[in-house]
Amino acid sequence: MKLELLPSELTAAKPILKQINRAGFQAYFVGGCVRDIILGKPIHDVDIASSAYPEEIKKIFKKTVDTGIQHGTVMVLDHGEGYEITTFRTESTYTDFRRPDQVAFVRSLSEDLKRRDFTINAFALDEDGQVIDYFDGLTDLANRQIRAVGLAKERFTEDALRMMRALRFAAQLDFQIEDQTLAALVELGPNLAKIAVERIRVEFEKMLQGLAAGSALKILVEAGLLPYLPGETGLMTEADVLRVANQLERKQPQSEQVVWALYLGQQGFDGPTLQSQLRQWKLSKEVMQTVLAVGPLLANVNQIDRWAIYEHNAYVRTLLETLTIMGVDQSVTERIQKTYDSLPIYSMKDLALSGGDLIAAGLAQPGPDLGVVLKKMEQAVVLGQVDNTKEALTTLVEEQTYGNS
Ligand SMILES: Nc1ccn([C@@H]2O[C@H](COP(=O)(O)OP(=O)(O)OP(=O)(O)O)[C@@H](O)[C@H]2O)c(=O)n1
Repeated sequence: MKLELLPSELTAAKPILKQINRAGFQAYFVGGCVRDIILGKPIHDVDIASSAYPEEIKKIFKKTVDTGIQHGTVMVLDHGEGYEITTFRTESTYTDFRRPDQVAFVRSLSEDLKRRDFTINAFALDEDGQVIDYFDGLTDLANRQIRAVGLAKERFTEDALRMMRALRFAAQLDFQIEDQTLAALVELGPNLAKIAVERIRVEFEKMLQGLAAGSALKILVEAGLLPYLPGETGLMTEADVLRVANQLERKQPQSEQVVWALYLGQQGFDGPTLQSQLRQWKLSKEVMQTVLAVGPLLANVNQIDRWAIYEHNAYVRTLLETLTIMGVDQSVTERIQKTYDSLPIYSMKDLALSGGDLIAAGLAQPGPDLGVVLKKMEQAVVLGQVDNTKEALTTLVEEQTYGNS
């Protein structure tokens, strides 16, 4: 297969390949970028592989940076862009199920491609746009399937994370997982427990955000992988996960907040349990805060009253999107949206009478009492018991002070 039209990122990088070729070495675009170009998808990063050793690359180009020289990667700087060039290599000995123990540089492209995870990730593209496809990746793309290069068991034993990658690509591309590859995944699933949580999370999250997230999640459950995911074993039941899978089936990709709210937030865990689950997945502070805020509401839709909407108004978008995917009645989401739109204030700072005003008017003293007065004003305004004006709030506080004395 020859690609006539290359995206601008690759056209810009072609002179790099040419220069390496002119110096007497081979150089190709490899990895995800070739897969994505063939699929007509936007590419994230340009990976180049070469028969030249790192020292040889450094002799060819004026400006280079040793970004990962022990793994054979050198960055070449060209017209303000950085291009990572990695020497062809084999990663024969793996000890910890994730990191290649030894990297052996080789001069042969096929040696480099055959150590890669899936056929659709094992293409090379030369400077003329010719696709090199030693493992029938094009047929697998046409058949919409994820198939390991060579023996799936070997690929997954070398690197257990590849099992999560298989599910992630299946979800993103809406592909099936080929039978032998799936069988290896079922057999070697327990090795996932040895993989760093962060790496699993990255793949799992991309999977949940994929177009076919629902189907991939079902495969994960059917393959028996659930016990080997981060989080406390047994807390998330297969039924919980399958519910999420059904909700996500055939939905457009969602934000990371929404997928985690769906996955962990709606399960009805109490606060500390939810927090512990989120921590075990090592989620970002932002995602944790969002899921902790919306989770209890998702788990009990009847709790979502005017005050709850006010208190969580920073998260209302995620709340509404998640409820929609959960399939709650449209009248519920409409009511939340209407209530949110009609809120007179969105934080205490929006009150027409500030703490400073209260002190200046002699209506409160600095200290804890001031907080109590402000809270009362906030509640009265949010619940529509008083207008958010200086006059109305002054009257309210005066009445309360008078009533209390
Ligand atoms: N565990 C892994 C990770 C990566 N690779 C190889 O390294 C390439 C680059 O990996 P990476 O950048 O992680 O993923 P991409 O396939 O590029 O996909 P994406 O950019 O969508 O993450 C892959 O295509 C694959 O050939 C592999 O064989 N095994």
